[in-house]
Amino acid sequence: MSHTAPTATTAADHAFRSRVLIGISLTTLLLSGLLGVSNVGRGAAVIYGAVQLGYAGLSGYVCWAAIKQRLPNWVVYLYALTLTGLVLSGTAISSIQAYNVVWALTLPTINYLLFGQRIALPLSLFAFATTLYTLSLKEFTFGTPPFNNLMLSYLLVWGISHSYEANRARNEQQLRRQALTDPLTGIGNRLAMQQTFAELQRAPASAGLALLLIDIDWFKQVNDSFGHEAGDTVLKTLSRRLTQQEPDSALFRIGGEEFCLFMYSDKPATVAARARQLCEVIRATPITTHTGPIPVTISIGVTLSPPEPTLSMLLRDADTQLYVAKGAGRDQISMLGLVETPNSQAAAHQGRRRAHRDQSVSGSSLDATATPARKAGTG
Ligand SMILES: Nc1nc2c(ncn2[C@@H]2O[C@H](COP(=O)(O)OP(=O)(O)OP(=O)(O)O)[C@@H](O)[C@H]2O)c(=O)[nH]1
Repeated sequence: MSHTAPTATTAADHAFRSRVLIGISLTTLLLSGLLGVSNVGRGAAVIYGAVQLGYAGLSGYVCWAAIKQRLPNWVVYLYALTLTGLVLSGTAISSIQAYNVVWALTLPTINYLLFGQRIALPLSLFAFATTLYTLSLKEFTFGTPPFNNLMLSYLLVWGISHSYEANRARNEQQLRRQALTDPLTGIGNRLAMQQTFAELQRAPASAGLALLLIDIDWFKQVNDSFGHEAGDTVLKTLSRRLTQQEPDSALFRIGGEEFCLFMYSDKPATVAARARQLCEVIRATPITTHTGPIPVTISIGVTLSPPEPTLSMLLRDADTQLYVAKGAGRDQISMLGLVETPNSQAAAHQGRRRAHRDQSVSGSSLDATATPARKAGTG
């Protein structure tokens, strides 16, 4: 598991490019194959025809490997660069009247579809410059109408491809953000949590993960007593405070008043201490709303990730612990499998006493028991 929460953009973008690649490679397989057979069959440009047949073979491999999702990145670059080479060499070896150079017009579009702006821009510039150079060798002089028309149409196709891809990428980012964000609090939603977890599992560097299920206590009463708008303010402020308190963790709102926090640690005592701290931070300051300050507490169910976790397994375990914390009186954490050391108990005890003089610590073990941070019935 990695320490930072990754975004899901990379995987989605990769899937999009893969689908595009399958379509393009299938097309170049057919066209290159047809042209190769024709050139070899007519005996007109046998070597070039053989190269085209070779490119049809490469296209077939790329298509197959993309479908099987076993395509190394370098093969995609090889495929695009070979196409550029094929187009340019076709222009170089044939008579200018054959107009092989018009194939160069396809290159910017293919580059942008396959690679996006960052890579397609230099590739298209390279194709543009080398096409100009190849034409100059054939005395296709600058300023003549055919030269101007060709170059201007290349620039037009390039400009359109760039603009289209830039807007497509922006749109995709915006839609992705909307799909993954909880509109009320601005933090990630359940889908974002699922995608983050999937990315974490794919990440090679691994560290421990603790999953905290955080639920506001007696939230229905907040709504009933202070109104839905005040309830919304509580949700927003609470998510902001949790994020501020745990800036390196990933927080998601996964239900009405339920949040999930990915804490990147596998040390039970650390996780428990930080979870308790969250309870204390939320309890310490009532949330300001238009109806006045509202005291709020939270209950937290904590689970530490086993070696091969699934998200549903972690959520189920954390939910069981949350249930324990709620049942034990709320405003506390519950975590399976943690036996607290005398030191951590003492520290926790002192912390609670500072915040609430009337508090007492119960339980020498967190083994399926809750550690109250405050007496029941608060909020
Ligand atoms: N204001 C507001 N309320 C919401 C939103 N989503 C869910 N709720 C409310 O959250 C409340 C959840 O109440 P319950 O599930 O009964 O839980 P609770 O009152 O917090 O009780 P415990 O969890 O047992 O402590 C319901 O009243 C929902 O209407 C929201 O987006 N805004």
